[in-house]
Amino acid sequence: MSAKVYSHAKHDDVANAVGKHILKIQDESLKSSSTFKIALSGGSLGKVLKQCLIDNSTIAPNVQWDKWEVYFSDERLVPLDHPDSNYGLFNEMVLSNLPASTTKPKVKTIDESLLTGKDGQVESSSLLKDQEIAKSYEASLPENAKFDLILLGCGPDGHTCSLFPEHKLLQERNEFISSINDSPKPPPRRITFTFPVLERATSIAFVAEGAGKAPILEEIFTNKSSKLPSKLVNDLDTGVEVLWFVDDSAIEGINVISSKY
Ligand SMILES: O=C(O)[C@H](O)[C@@H](O)[C@H](O)[C@H](O)COP(=O)(O)O
Repeated sequence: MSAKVYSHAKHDDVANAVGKHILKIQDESLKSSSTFKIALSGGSLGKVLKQCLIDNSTIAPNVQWDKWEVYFSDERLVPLDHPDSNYGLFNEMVLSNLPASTTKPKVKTIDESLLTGKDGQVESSSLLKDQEIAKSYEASLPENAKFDLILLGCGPDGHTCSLFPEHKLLQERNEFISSINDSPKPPPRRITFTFPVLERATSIAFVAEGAGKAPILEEIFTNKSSKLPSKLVNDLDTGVEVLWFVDDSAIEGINVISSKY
């Protein structure tokens, strides 16, 4: 299945399109299930989510928060209130801005208690500890690790989740959640979805904006033999729908067919 690209000139229109897609998948999922299972990434996605799910007066009232189960496609192994935490970002941008009367979604975070030693201090990197955190997160995943929607970012090196170019985790087939302690992007200790989770999803949507993304998007969309992690997601042939929500500057000069959402 080939990836579809939706491009808009303005950031507001990109955020609006992302919001419309989230609602579409939410509504479709809730026809056959009592919960909507969504996974989020960090980075600039936090701002987009605030804009579409909180500030957008057409979309916000239609979000069925009480039926959402929120996971993170990757998470940094830091306390949940640390500035590097992807949960922390979602909490700051979205959860803390929900009206008090709203039933909060179920949010699956890393087990923070596994991060700290007996003295309550965050322990320095320990492979076994990180694997334990990954195992515990894996145990909290939906049945068969099946997500309705996974929202991803694409780093300037083509990484997505915490799956980095040429890293051995790209080949991981036995774990749904793996730990990584040599992330080239700080912080080094993280956990991440692996390809088996991405393959099982109903829909995957990348959000990538700004001229800074153009060189890597050019490689992803025009170099058929590229093995960049984001390109490998585009190449998935398991029936998962892969969409890209971009602004015009991110695909300027690139030979890729795009439309408005
Ligand atoms: O935890 C992380 O490192 C992020 O989840 C990461 O995978 C992010 O999605 C990309 O780096 C794109 O980030 P931007 O959207 O900020 O460019």
